[in-house]
Amino acid sequence: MALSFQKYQGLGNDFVVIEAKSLMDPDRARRLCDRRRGIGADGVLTLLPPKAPGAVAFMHVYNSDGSVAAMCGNGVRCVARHLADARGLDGEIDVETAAGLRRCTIHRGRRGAVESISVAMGPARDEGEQAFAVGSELLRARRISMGNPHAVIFGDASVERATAIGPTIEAGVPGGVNVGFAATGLDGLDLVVWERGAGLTEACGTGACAAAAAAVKLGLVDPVREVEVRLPGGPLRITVARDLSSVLMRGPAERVFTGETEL
Ligand SMILES: N[C@H](CCC[C@H](N)C(=O)O)C(=O)O
Repeated sequence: MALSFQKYQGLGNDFVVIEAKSLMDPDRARRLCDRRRGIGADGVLTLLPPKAPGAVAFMHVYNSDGSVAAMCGNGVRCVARHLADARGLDGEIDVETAAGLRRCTIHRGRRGAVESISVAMGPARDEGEQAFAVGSELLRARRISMGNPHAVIFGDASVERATAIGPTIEAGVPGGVNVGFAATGLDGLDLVVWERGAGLTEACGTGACAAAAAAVKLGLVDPVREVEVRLPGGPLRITVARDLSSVLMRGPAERVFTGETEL
């Protein structure tokens, strides 16, 4: 049966967005995400009818390996953009997720074009320090939950290090974990994320929030002031409350194409 979809991306973290009444199986999600035999994406976002009052839709998240995530930061910006484009919504849009309701705000320029989207990402839950033995190294990570699990390691924010170490740490946590490699830089953070269920991505919204929250917790950046988190795909602007009780993320989300598939 033909499936209509929209392809969206936020800083190169890309998704197949589908509106449906029921969920596809993980095998189909994997096929859709295959970059040679399918559409190609880091994940599939299925918009289902919401349960929460005031929510416009429920966002279900499949990673490209078919695993399920409770939350996706770049994904929720893409969903808000899709809802604004497809249903003519504007201003504030509440998207329901398995991690709770996420209020999205559409920011338009003078000519009315969408310039960026802000998302109230809820609290960052500090889960303390966790040490990982990788080869001869003992790596200290800060465990932060944004509704999905993150391990943030400060030091070398390089693709090489994320690729070399990320898979071992992801596999070392029951249920998996997203692994952020962060470095404090001029007026912000540099970050590369090895994502649970997707591997190395161009950007990770919840990862940027987790890294900024860990940096505030560890006193590496000032709270309350907006922090630029620079990812390989581009920057996200993150604001973390002093007690981590609220995290605001702002960044772009663009539609790439619309299509139909028999996959
Ligand atoms: N891989 C993540 C889900 C996608 C998160 C990421 N794409 C974002 O923008 O937050 C997980 O399994 O928790």
